[in-house]
Amino acid sequence: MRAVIPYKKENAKSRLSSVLDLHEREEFVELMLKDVFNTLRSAGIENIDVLTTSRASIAPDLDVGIIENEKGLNEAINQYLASIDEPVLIAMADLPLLAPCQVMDITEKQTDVVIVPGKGGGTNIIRIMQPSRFHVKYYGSSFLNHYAIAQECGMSVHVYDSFRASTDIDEPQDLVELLVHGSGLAKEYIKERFSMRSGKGRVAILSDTCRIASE
Ligand SMILES: Nc1nc2c(ncn2[C@@H]2O[C@H](COP(=O)(O)OP(=O)(O)OP(=O)(O)O)[C@@H](O)[C@H]2O)c(=O)[nH]1
Ligand SMILES: C[C@H](OP(=O)(O)O)C(=O)O
Repeated sequence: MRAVIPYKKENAKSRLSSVLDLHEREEFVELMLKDVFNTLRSAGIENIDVLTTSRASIAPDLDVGIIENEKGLNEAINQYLASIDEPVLIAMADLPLLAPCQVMDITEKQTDVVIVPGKGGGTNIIRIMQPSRFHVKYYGSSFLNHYAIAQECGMSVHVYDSFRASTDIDEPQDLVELLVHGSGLAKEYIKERFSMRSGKGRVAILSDTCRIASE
């Protein structure tokens, strides 16, 4: 089993630009990448590749294989899958709540494909036994795309149900989940910049400049 983390640092997480500036967003995604790497390694995955738009965006001390591909997310991953002849786990770089026990659970499933849904119809993780027979179609309702692609390929599918694995950090409100449930580098970064405002409804994040991030 190997793992691949797609990663684009340049102007990352534009949907957080109302609460983090460009430099902060690029620092933040680097820390989320390290959290995801640490989780995969702690789950026993030795071979971890980062599929990135720019080699220079990867810290030299991160013990990963770096695969540079300037193409878009889908094309880059599909080229990668076509070149792999062993089971692979595709994990997005924005999953700082993911824990090793979930990764181990996912890798132990006996189906041809395991899909971990992301928020809003997305896909956070896919484990594929025969990657060269599969292709990805991210964006939009990619969970439905990936479920349908597996079925078209005649592959059995397990949909993995987990709060931690399904919480990707895309929008300001997602930072609340990181503050409440996180424990790694990305959580510390956000904790230094935001506090939580609790009331009757959902908790909101409050930035140090007093912008209410969910408004
Ligand atoms: N290799 C590669 N990875 C990408 C690319 N675009 C996004 N990613 C990665 O794919 C995963 C999911 O991306 P998104 O959630 O859309 O993240 P994003 O593009 O930084 O966020 P937004 O700008 O808010 O859409 C993250 O791990 C990103 O780092 C790309 O063009 N190439
Ligand atoms: C890449 C995309 O990520 P999202 O924008 O949903 O986080 C998806 O999961 O299809």
